[in-house]
Amino acid sequence: MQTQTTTTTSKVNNNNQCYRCETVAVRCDRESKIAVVSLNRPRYLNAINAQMWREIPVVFDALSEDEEVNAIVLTGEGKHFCAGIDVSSKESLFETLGDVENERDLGRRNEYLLRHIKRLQASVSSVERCRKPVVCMIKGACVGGGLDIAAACDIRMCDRTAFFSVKEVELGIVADIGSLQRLPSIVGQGRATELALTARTVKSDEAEKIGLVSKCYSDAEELERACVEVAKRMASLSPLAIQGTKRSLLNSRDSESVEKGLEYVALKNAAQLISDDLKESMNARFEKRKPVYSRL
Ligand SMILES: CC/C=C\C=C\CC(=O)SCCNC(=O)CCNC(=O)[C@H](O)C(C)(C)COP(=O)(O)OP(=O)(O)OC[C@H]1O[C@@H](n2cnc3c(N)ncnc32)[C@H](O)[C@@H]1OP(=O)(O)O
Repeated sequence: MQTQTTTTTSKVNNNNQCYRCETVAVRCDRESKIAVVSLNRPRYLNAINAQMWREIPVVFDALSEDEEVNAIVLTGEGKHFCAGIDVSSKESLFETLGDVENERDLGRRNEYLLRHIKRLQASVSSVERCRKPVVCMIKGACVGGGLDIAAACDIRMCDRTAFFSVKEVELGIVADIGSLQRLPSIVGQGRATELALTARTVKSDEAEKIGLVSKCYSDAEELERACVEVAKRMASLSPLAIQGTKRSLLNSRDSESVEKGLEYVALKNAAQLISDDLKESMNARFEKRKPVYSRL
């Protein structure tokens, strides 16, 4: 079912498509008990628009409860995994960042933004919260919000075309939907700091070397084969043991610290997300020039 403001999935069963959404496609292999979830806006390199933010948690919450699915492969339709938030226009960007214009005073704007950021965080966290293990299959761009999503998966694998960037500082904002909280336990605090403060691009071979992905494959076919194989292997094991292992690993990672970190950055961005720096970075992007920021 598709609507503009709310999203539900309806379970269908044609061509192995098991849930129907506009921006996220889901195919299920009932025999091997795996689902392949694809971010599905290839025309925009799977950039995340408002509809996709809403549909991601609907799909992952549904798969979390689906007794016929034991493991999930998450990928992007086309050549790229995900080019981050939709920056195709200022309107789409502000739709994602939250339209505070209707709020009458600063307090209400900030409170609105806080709730809005938490909704976006919850969308990404639905991947991590899902009771089934998720393998992220990455080709091409995995930047900004795309890397946030990849970091919320349990296992990441890529092919040689993949590249990664914690891009948010280039947009003049603090990454606030999970990269800063999840990457340190994946690549280490030092590397996460360097990547987040520079927004530099990491190519696939380096991604493998620093542990951002478990393995880099030579092409898309090999990558797909490997991801499906890993998902099938996990799907064939005890669902109870797999679910318990996933939760225990996340619990031992930091128990509450991702939650606390997300709370902190949501408060921080509710106060400073809408800034001249963000406007300037967007203006510069559309005017094809370097941004000029005023002093702190
Ligand atoms: C509260 C805040 C919550 C979340 C915040 C998240 C922050 C971020 O996600 S920051 C990152 C934002 N994303 C970007 O800055 C990436 C922009 N894109 C690129 O840099 C490049 O497209 C590329 C990923 C390096 C790939 O380059 P290339 O292979 O040369 O493709 P293009 O010709 O550039 O793109 C093809 C087509 O896709 C459109 N597109 C690309 N990225 C986006 C995007 N993020 N949003 C919307 N549309 C995108 C691009 O404009 C092209 O469209 P045309 O109409 O054909 O021009």
